[in-house]
Amino acid sequence: MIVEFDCGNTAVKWRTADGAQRGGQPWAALKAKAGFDFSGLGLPAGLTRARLASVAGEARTGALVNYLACTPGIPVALAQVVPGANGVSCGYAAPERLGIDRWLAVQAALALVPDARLLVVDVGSAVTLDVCEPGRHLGGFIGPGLQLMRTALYSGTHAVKVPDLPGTMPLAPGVDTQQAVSGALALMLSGLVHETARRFGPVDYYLFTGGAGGLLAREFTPSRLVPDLVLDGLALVLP
Ligand SMILES: Nc1ncnc2c1ncn2[C@@H]1O[C@H](COP(=O)(O)OP(=O)(O)O)[C@@H](O)[C@H]1O
Ligand SMILES: CC(C)(COP(=O)(O)O)[C@@H](O)C(=O)NCCC(=O)O
Ligand SMILES: [K+]
Repeated sequence: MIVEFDCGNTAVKWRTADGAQRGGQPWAALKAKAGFDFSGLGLPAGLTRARLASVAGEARTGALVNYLACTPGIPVALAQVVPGANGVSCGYAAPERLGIDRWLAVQAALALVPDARLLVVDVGSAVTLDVCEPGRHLGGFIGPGLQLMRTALYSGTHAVKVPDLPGTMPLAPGVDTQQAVSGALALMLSGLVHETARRFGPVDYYLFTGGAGGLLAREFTPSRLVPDLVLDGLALVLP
């Protein structure tokens, strides 16, 4: 049984390749005193190998790879950006600098919605937008995600310290600080997607993924929310 991992800056997400079992934990929840405790991931028995994509940095990625190599004792294949793979060119001048999560989401998106100009939006720790068309990734944008924007206000102001992230788009101007911040964060993300499409479209189809992808998906048509888009790309680059 193959296990697939998407390691972001906030959380580790995993599933078995057949999609039957899945889980995830924030890195913060896996950090024990002496290092990482990956037993908290709740991986099933009977794993034979792993496919892994990580933008979480060498220390965290290396710790997970070591754990997999030692505890279930399985080989781990690490996904990398390979321009031209599956007939898809990479927009970056230095493709190895493009986040592997973005590359995998683009691969999966192009396979899911062929023959269209796509805008792939991943709303995680950061929000990333990637413009692509059949056979071609053109490039994109990176901004702070909801939690990063909230904490920027929290740490940079005296009186704008709110606990919650937006769950929906605002229906009216905010009438307290929490509503005012939540509404703005949602509008900033939505505005970024709209403005990217306006300037760099036309966009035939929007694909959303990431922890807060659901916030935006309903705002754009035609669109689809695909929570596993990064994991879906793994099998395409690491068969
Ligand atoms: N229930 C939620 N409501 C709003 N935003 C959320 C929620 N859960 C997660 N998020 C956002 O999604 C981010 C985590 O999403 P994820 O795609 O797992 O990130 P990463 O891939 O960077 O680890 C959080 O930082 C937060 O901004
Ligand atoms: C932009 C990202 C931090 C997004 O990661 P995430 O929000 O999923 O944790 C990641 O794709 C990354 O580290 N990219 C490398 C820089 C780049 O893509 O240009
Ligand atoms: K992201």
